[in-house]
Amino acid sequence: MQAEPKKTPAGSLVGQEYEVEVGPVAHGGHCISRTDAGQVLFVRHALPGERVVARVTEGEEGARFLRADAVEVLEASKDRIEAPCPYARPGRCGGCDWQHAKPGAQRRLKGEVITEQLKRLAGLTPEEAGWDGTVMPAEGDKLPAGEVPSWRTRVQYAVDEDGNAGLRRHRSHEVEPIEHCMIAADGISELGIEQRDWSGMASVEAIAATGSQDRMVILEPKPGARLPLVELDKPVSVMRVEEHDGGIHRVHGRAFVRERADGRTHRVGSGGFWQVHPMAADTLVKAVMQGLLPRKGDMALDLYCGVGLFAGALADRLGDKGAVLGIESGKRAVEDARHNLAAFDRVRIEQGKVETVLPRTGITEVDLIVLDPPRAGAGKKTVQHLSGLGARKIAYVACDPAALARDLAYFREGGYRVRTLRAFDLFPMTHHVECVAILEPVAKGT
Ligand SMILES: C[S@@+](CC[C@H](N)C(=O)[O-])C[C@H]1O[C@@H](n2cnc3c(N)ncnc32)[C@H](O)[C@@H]1O
Repeated sequence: MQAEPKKTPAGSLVGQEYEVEVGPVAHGGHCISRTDAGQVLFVRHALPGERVVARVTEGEEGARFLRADAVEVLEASKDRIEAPCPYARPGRCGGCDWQHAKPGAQRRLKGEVITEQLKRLAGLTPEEAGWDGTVMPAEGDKLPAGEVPSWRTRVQYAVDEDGNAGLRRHRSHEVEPIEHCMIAADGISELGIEQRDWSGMASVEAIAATGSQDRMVILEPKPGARLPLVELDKPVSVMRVEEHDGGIHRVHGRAFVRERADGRTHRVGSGGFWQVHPMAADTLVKAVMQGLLPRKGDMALDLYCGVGLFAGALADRLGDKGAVLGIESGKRAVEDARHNLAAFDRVRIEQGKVETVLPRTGITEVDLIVLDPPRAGAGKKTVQHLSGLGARKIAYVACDPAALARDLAYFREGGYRVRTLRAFDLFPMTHHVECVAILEPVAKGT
């Protein structure tokens, strides 16, 4: 079927519909398909093996890639369910990618993406990466199809012209007003953000800490707008994003939330990184420590350390003679890390970028390294530097399997091989997935 295109700019194919076979999943929450003319279609709201009507949402004649939504399913996959969330539909909320897939199928799709990235960018099979190919659900998330885990402890709402809080549409600045986000944690839903009038605000971020009752909202007023009187259904701290410097300043209550993980409490100031799934921090600490097997007296690095999650976990296990150096670029996060780890004499936190601070420390030898970089990964230069420090084991925590696979290839050039890889579904319903790779030096002569 090749319907008439809607009125759009010349050459645009937006609105054009194609009846297509849906091919494999790709990185980014869509599946791959092709038009008869050979153009590649990235189709959202589809599943591999289906036959669908795909309507183009982005792209023009002659482009190699087009983006599209499956607007009609002609032959459904056995993995398909009716998306439980009414906003997870073509053209609506862009937050969840896989609401229409059974939970087990979502994890399989994520596993296929990891497999593909490992093969393409690192030349590794799952066996060579020491991975059993599974993506594990977080504790408590194994729910029947149709039930949605409420896991998001941080939600960034956009605000529409009428003051309604909502979420952004896929690859758009447009706001989809919502009455309730199904994946939001109960601590967020209880605030009733979606039921309030947020006129004058550009965005409202809500945070519900894990292991404490701390709640925070961060308001970003539109230029010249005044802050509303914030009366929510539960006590919250209120922060404001300043128009002139983008800094986040306290309006009311504490300027941080307290997050519990690995038996310790972590102060996390506004703007500082903390894992979003309530089980994520504990799950990752456990996977990293099981992989590294720290010994008393080890010298360890925690790179991209945030507020000190892994540095604290390492310090706890290395004893009086061990030492940890954490490096983090965020100023506020460094203050929090120093506060959180004040009880450990032999932990030092340096502020700055890993790529500049680490070479300046003059460190030439360590026993263990944890690195947990942002989505872009660590990159060649940093990996080369780390490969020269003689670490017995390296734990690489990654939220982007493509950046991870690329960096694993650099590590191989530096003499390290992946010993084990584990994958966790810490972002159910979305395409995101978290991996922990444990690397060891390649034994001489192999
Ligand atoms: C994925 S978070 C990990 C934080 C911490 N490991 C945790 O689990 O809570 C990545 C952190 O790296 C920091 N960051 C980003 N780029 C950096 C760089 N080039 N050097 C040092 N830190 C960086 C961010 O501010 C953020 O805190």
